[in-house]
Amino acid sequence: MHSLVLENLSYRYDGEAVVDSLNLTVEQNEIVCLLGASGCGKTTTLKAIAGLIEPFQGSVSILGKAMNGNGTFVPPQKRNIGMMFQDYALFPHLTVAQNVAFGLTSKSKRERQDRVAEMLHLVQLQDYSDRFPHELSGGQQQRVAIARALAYKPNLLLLDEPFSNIDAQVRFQLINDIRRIIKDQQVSAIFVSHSKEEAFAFADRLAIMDKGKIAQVGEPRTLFQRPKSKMVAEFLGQGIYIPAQRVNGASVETQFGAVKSLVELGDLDAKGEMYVRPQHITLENAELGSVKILNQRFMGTEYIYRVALEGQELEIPHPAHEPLDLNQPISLKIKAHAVNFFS
Ligand SMILES: Nc1ncnc2c1ncn2[C@@H]1O[C@H](COP(=O)(O)OP(=O)(O)OP(=O)(O)O)[C@@H](O)[C@H]1O
Repeated sequence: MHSLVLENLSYRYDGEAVVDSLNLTVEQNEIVCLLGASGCGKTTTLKAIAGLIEPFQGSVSILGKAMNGNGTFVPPQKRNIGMMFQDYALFPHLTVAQNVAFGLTSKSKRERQDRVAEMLHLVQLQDYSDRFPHELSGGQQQRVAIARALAYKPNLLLLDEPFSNIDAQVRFQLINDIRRIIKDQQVSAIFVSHSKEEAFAFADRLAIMDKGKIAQVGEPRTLFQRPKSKMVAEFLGQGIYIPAQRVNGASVETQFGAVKSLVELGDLDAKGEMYVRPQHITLENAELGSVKILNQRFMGTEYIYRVALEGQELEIPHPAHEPLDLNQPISLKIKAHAVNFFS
């Protein structure tokens, strides 16, 4: 049975569709990230799943049970959903242990104490149970929030930008920790983010959203290697478009020579363009080179060269121990990679 199914989900604000016939399935024990630019409808989708708003059209089902439609609407407190938001929303006047115990009202005192101890052990805060939220770091507060959200064994966990207030240096450690905790508890989760780096590190699958719809769903590597649209390719990382001709299923011809593709290019139109990312480009001094370098930046282990190509600009990293001679012509090569070709 699926953990969550969204079918034709639609929601409007002031007559304008902000979630538009959206379909998505989350499997049990799976973490799916709704990833997209600001305003594309991620939080609104999350609110519809939680039951904080009623969909204008379409349905939400959790573990096979319809949450709305045919005159029914299951309220948020009856959906058995855990929630975690960017501002932690811990109760400031309650201790860590009291915060974690908050949703466990139906349990006996002994059961509550045991579950709180278990959860604090899981998030490695067993020595902090009597502290108040203001006596904790941001990462510790977020671990209390996850312990509280998981304490009553929800069917589904919703996380809205939970890492955006966390210092960049500890963010990825916390992402790893919380992913481990969610997997350990065998809970399904929907995670909302606009950061692809966070999504890559945290989620099993990504659902890329654009203007209220899902543009593409898949594992991070698949989306990166086989984006179905330019929007998805561009969202997943900086690059430039270069005119290209498909020679066969395994290579394209460009003004910079033939480029081998590590993924099958399929039955596409012969002429089109390829989206090339900086890490697939190498620059070198060569007699017939014609690449224009706009500026360079020394970064310690590498130089970043800003180049102008086909009316676009791109920053390309290059090893610092073999700097280019900018007074000599410079040429560009494209390495074999999973080519993103668009007809
Ligand atoms: N209460 C509201 N009234 C009117 N419009 C709203 C309301 N809440 C959100 N919107 C609009 O709906 C659209 C989608 O908002 P939503 O918060 O779902 O986007 P998001 O993808 O989560 O964005 P962000 O990453 O910035 O949080 C936006 O254009 C937003 O301005």
